[in-house]
Amino acid sequence: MPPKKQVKEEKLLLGRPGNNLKAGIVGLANVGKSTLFQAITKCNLGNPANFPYATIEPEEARVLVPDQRFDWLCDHYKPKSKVPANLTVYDIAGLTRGASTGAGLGNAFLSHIRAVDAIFQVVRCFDDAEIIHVEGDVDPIRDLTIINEELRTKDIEFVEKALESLRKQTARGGQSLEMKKLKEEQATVERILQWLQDGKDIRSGEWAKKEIEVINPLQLLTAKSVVYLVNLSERDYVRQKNKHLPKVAEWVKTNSPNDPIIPLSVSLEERLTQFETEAEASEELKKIGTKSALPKVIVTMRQVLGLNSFFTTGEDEVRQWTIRKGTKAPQAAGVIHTDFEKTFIQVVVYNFDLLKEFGDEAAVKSDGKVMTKGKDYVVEDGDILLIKAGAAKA
Ligand SMILES: Nc1ncnc2c1ncn2[C@@H]1O[C@H](COP(=O)(O)OP(=O)(O)OP(=O)(O)O)[C@@H](O)[C@H]1O
Repeated sequence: MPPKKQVKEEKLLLGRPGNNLKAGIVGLANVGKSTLFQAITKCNLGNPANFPYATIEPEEARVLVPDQRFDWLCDHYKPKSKVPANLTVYDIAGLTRGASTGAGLGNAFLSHIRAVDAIFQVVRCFDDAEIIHVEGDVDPIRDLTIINEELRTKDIEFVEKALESLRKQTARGGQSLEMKKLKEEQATVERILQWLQDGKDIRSGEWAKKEIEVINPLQLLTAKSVVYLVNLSERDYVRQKNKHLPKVAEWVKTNSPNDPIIPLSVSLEERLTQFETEAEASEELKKIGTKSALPKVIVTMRQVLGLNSFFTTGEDEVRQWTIRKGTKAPQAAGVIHTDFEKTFIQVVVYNFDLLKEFGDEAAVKSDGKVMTKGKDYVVEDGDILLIKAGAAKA
């Protein structure tokens, strides 16, 4: 039976709850993951080695999120301190065919993926005879299929184990409420297993709230959002043309239609970090007639993770905060300070768009657009908040 249509107003998201979400860079060995990680984090700790498995332990970095609204606010308030939003990115070791059965770094690799909330999947589309391809030649569709199958195989194994344990429990029989719940859970897990065995990823299904409640604790690999990063040579990136690119786009459309694809050139991004100043890098981009793909890479990841921003502003500090879509005011306040969630009284709020339109806060206020809201207020992307909270209990 196919999964039920999700109810429109359903707010439950696939994945872990919370606001501190992480993205991991995943792909076969030698496709450009470490170089991308270094370019993203702009920390050039030596050249990445040109051999598979240069990355043994996952590396973590906090990446600044580019946002024109934040820049505007900083220009407007000229604060002493500017704190932009960030995204945590992990560099994960290269996956090999057979990882799900323990080949290469096998299970260690897969457990690193389990620990992240979303995946940047790097697909090699650059031809360079000097750089060894673990599978022998450049064939992105084969690579995409390998990774997909490894992740799905691991999910199947995991779901089968969960099902086995549920079957043992329901075999005891009985009519209790707890047993009824277990049986329902078992039926959902059976549907999940069938979905995976049909060759489909969990994130491509439309699941009802009750099903998502069963899916989320399983932390399945194919439930995680994916942004495909198609790694081109610098030349192909500049001309936005590559013989593999249409096939990759077609594959993604067929296999996971909602996942974004971003073409980029990891070697160009890496080269840009070598310039001493941002102005020099911009000059280079102008000369070759292109833009860096990295801002789009980060912003897209925030979108697929279902993250929103709110701001706190003033002459002392302008700060961009990160929350999950659908977060209510007290929980947003809790991101600023855990005590604020418990002692929340109300929030004074107006959206950045209004501030920009009216020019300053006083004008927004005199037009009656500044609202005072209570604990049921759902914070919108771009809201500027002033939290009113009571004193924390000692
Ligand atoms: N677009 C590109 N064009 C040409 N060379 C590239 C491109 N992207 C990456 N490379 C080169 O490919 C080599 C492998 O890259 P990198 O070490 O980042 O791969 P990796 O996926 O992290 O590998 P591993 O999983 O083994 O750690 C490096 O020499 C890098 O400079």
